[in-house]
Amino acid sequence: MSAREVDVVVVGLGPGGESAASQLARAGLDVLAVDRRLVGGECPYYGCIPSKMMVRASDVLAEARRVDGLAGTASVTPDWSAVARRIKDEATADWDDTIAVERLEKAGATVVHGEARLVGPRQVEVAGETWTARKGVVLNTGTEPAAPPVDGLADTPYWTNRDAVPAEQAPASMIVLGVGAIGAEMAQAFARFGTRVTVVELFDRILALEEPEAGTLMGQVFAREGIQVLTGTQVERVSYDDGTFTVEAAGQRLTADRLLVATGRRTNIAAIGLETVGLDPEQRALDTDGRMRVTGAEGLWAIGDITGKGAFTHVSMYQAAIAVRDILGQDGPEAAYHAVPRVTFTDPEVGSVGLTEKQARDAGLDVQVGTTDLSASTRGWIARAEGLIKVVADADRGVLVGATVVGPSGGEVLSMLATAVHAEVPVTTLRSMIYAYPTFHRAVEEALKALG
Ligand SMILES: Cc1cc2nc3c(=O)[nH]c(=O)nc-3n(C[C@H](O)[C@H](O)[C@H](O)COP(=O)(O)OP(=O)(O)OC[C@H]3O[C@@H](n4cnc5c(N)ncnc54)[C@H](O)[C@@H]3O)c2cc1C
Ligand SMILES: NC(=O)c1ccc[n+]([C@@H]2O[C@H](COP(=O)([O-])OP(=O)(O)OC[C@H]3O[C@@H](n4cnc5c(N)ncnc54)[C@H](O)[C@@H]3O)[C@@H](O)[C@H]2O)c1
Repeated sequence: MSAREVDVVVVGLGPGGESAASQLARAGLDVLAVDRRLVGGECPYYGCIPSKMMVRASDVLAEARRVDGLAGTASVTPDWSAVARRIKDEATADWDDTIAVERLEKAGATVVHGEARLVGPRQVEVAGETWTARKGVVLNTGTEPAAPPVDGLADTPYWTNRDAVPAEQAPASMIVLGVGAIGAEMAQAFARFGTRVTVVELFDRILALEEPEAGTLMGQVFAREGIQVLTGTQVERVSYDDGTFTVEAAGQRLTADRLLVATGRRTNIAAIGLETVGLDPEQRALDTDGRMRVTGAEGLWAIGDITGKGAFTHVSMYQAAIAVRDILGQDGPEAAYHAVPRVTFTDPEVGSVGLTEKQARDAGLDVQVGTTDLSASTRGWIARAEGLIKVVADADRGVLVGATVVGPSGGEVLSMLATAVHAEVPVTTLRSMIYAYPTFHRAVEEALKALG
């Protein structure tokens, strides 16, 4: 075993790790960048990008089906092979990371494919070699799909996002277990391509992390689109026989050709050698300070899903920029998470930022909320759109601490509310703005008027 030295080792090349390795190498540092799978991580190959290609295609179908009654008639024949082809050719290059590797090498980094492990402070072992990192190690090892401990489930060929994304056909029927962001986006996309979908959620509504109004509305939308929605439902047993899954839940026996498990993720930190740098390998997420340094270890930064600050690509990239600045000795604002935006790309989209009403109340704030029905706005009525805007204010400080937009392009409408929460714009200032007529975002003014 030989020993080699670089300035920085980046372990795991999700969106944040890839970006950090590239920025550090371009700044002239000697960087070793390691991934055991594909450079770029979950987002481009099995996550954000291919799933949004599914969503985009299914939205086009839904829009075509809206021609009737608004613009004449249209007949639509869904064909999943167009989606599968786009994902294979355009999104993932057939799950090949050659271009990403070359991009990183061109930036000046050394790229190694292999399982990396910490073997001591500033020391990483990969592919039989030990590397010493003069400045330190950046961890960005991300997450894997997590399956619940349901009787029989592990013995079945259930799908996770990693199987659904490369699917060449839309199955005739599918049960989706867990309706967070992954379950909701995929359930609606497949259903719009003709798959008979049943969703089973443990919590008493879908999109449980969002405002109750958002989950309730999306449950109604799903039901209207023909998706069977079972909430507050505990799955007792799963079996698979002759191409059919059987899910036993709350006295019912559900059957389908496919079972998609979308019940959350687990972090990849148990086996990366945390104990060799004095950290507990059993922890679920790594505690980091405002500069992304891991608490309790020298020369160690963590970014992305493993920090537990929001499992989103934009959080991973945001943290990467902060870690890079710190490693390069540059000044800049520390990490702050009071205005993390998140968008579930269902139709209507569910965009939110900051605290929900419950989180704000639990935090002991003097809470005011304002809600408005988007379909009652001029643009909503014209578009025959449904949705809502809800704002959550801290009355003591006179600022918004959270907001939710459900509606067409809800994630885009959210942007002004994300600015308001991030910059703590006084509610009085937001109320004195001019909102263009007739836009969806004009409904923000109504939600602000309703604050009380
Ligand atoms: C279906 C789906 C849809 C999503 N849609 C969105 C979306 O629309 N918007 C959004 O913001 N987020 C979305 N996400 C979440 C997003 O994909 C992640 O938050 C994002 O990938 C950031 O993750 P990360 O940077 O922590 O690392 P990851 O992307 O998880 O990558 C971690 C990398 O580390 C590597 N690795 C792990 N252990 C080791 C080791 N020991 N040695 C070497 N390499 C290792 C892995 O191979 C992997 O490549 C989605 C996720 C899924 C599953
Ligand atoms: N648009 C986006 O930004 C986007 C899209 C997809 C995923 N993601 C990220 O990926 C992460 C993982 O997504 P996810 O949807 O897998 O997780 P999630 O944590 O968002 O949702 C999991 C859901 O499964 C439910 N559940 C758990 N155990 C269950 C059981 N035994 N039976 C039925 N339901 C059960 C939970 O109550 C929860 O509603 C998210 O945290 C999100 O940040 C983001």
